[in-house]
Amino acid sequence: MNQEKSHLILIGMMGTGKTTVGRELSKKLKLEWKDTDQELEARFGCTIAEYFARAGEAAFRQEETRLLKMLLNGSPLLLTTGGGIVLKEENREMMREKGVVVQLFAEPEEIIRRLGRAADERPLLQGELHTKVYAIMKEREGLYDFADLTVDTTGRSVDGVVQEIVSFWEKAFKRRFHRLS
Ligand SMILES: Nc1ncnc2c1ncn2[C@@H]1O[C@H](COP(=O)(O)OP(=O)(O)O)[C@@H](O)[C@H]1O
Ligand SMILES: O=C(O)C1=C[C@@H](OP(=O)(O)O)[C@@H](O)[C@H](O)C1
Ligand SMILES: [Mg+2]
Repeated sequence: MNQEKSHLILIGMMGTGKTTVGRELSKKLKLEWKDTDQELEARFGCTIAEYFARAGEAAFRQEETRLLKMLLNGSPLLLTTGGGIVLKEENREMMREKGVVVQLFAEPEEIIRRLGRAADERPLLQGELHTKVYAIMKEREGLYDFADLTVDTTGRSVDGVVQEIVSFWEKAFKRRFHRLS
């Protein structure tokens, strides 16, 4: 493994559990946790939904890329991202180069069930949730597939997903350690 790959990065469609898994994972790993949406909300001084309404998606994507670049050039992180971060080739390249990337996946019906209550917080899911989830998943087909590991979270507990990622990260770490020693 490349020495530069110092971050553990979670990507995946909205509702696959990146933020929730990240919070639990950070308790098990000796890595500082940051979530791009939480960082952006602190910078914007408002929620992601309010920022979309005020400045639009293009401005949000610009800020998201700027933040990603800054975070990946800093000290090692557990980084959970917003689902649309893979839309830009530039972002995908940066993540591939600078981190071990884990994709969380869930079947669309499970995402719809999970996001039923929280869809309001996601500006791209306004309107008919079912139609939007299927359309966005189709638009993004293949864009998450550069990940080093994909975890299907459908029907699984948060703890189970966390455990699988811990094992994978520890193995990746051991391989790197052996290569350096
Ligand atoms: N493995 C899981 N099983 C059931 N519900 C989950 C799981 N992971 C996350 N959730 C729930 O799904 C919703 C969305 O999770 P969240 O972490 O915000 O996803 P993301 O950051 O990928 O959009 C939350 O209500 C969360 O509690
Ligand atoms: O998929 C997307 O385009 C988005 C996902 C959201 O994050 P989560 O994936 O954490 O829900 C948030 O960044 C924004 O609403 C846009
Ligand atoms: Mg999130």
